[in-house]
Amino acid sequence: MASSDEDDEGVPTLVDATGSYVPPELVPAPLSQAEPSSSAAVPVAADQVDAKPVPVTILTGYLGAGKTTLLNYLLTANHGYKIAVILNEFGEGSAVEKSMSVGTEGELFEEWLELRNGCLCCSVKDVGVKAIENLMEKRGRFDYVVLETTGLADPGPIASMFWLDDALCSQVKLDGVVTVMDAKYGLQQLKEERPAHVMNEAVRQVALADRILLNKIDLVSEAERDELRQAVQGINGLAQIVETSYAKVPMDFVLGIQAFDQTKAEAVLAAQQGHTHDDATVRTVTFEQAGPVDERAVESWLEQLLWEGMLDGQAVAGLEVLRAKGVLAIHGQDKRVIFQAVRELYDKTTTSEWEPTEPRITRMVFIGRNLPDGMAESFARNCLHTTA
Ligand SMILES: Nc1nc2c(ncn2[C@@H]2O[C@H](COP(=O)(O)OP(=O)(O)OP(=O)(O)O)[C@@H](O)[C@H]2O)c(=O)[nH]1
Repeated sequence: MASSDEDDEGVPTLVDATGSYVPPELVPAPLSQAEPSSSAAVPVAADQVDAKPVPVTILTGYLGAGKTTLLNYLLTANHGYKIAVILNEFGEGSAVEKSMSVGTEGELFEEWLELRNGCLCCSVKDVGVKAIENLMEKRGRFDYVVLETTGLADPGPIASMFWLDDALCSQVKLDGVVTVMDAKYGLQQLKEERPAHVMNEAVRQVALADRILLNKIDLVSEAERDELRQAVQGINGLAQIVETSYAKVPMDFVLGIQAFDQTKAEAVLAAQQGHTHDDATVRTVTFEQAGPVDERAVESWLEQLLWEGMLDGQAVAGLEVLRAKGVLAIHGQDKRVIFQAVRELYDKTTTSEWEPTEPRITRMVFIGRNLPDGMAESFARNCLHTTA
């Protein structure tokens, strides 16, 4: 979870629908910020003292979109980073699999391959936080971990899991969700019909992404490319998009993106255009509200929406929020409060101060299925601070 250098800033509060609330006082200070111990009795390993959590990128994408191509590129490009790529199962005949020698390294890692540049590729059954921490205990720390969610149509639960653990001061933290799309078949995949109440996997992967690669751009015309780009932006108005051939992408587009860093979220939100797409079941809804809002009212409005699928006390059929971000201008608070949500889990963090003359504006972005009309009006009715 994001935390800043100032003492009173960046204290994370985590809540989820099951009531698993992590009070700030129970969130231990990161190792790098811990008070030096007055007693020299307990020696601390040098690499533990400054250990910042290792960023974990969740990589997703439809079958054949180019995930393995991207992984091979990341593992072998001349970048000087130590990257661990973790596959939770091997796709049959994948390039990584073909290039992989079988090793015996503990029970969790059925197969692994250490590359000459220090990068590592391995397969685990359990892709949880503990598995990655165990891997680092055995093989040393990494600069980045990339987790390929092969076979998992829905990257949401795994993203939530890493995000939650982040608040508990784990050795790893969620960096962002990267989705690779096939530029040739992407549009078709987004439009594939599913039975009622089943979300199309390709749409879900786009909705949850922080960064999207429109890969195989060499195979499509400009018109096809533009059509796909528009469809993708219609679903997710927050993600940054890049067009690639053979997944050749600048490293910093996919690694170390800090999508869950609240101060970065602020910049992304500031760049948002207010727009609503009405033509898709999964869409992005963005709105702004001038004037301070009441914190408790916002929480209860959000909880109704995220946890109960309700707006103004009314159930909304099929409502599912996949991702949300916002900057809140809270009444009585001199600093911006940033909130983020991945499905029903949400987090609020106090960040930078509002300038004295700056208008206090709340900005909200929701990506989800069956988001109702009237969210902005409902938010204003329920959350705006009134003196009465
Ligand atoms: N023309 C073209 N082919 C590509 C590009 N990127 C990948 N491919 C090819 O597309 C095929 C699928 O790529 P992979 O990287 O294996 O895709 P994947 O997403 O890992 O596939 P699964 O493991 O089946 O989910 C391979 O034959 C790649 O060589 C590209 O930009 N252009």
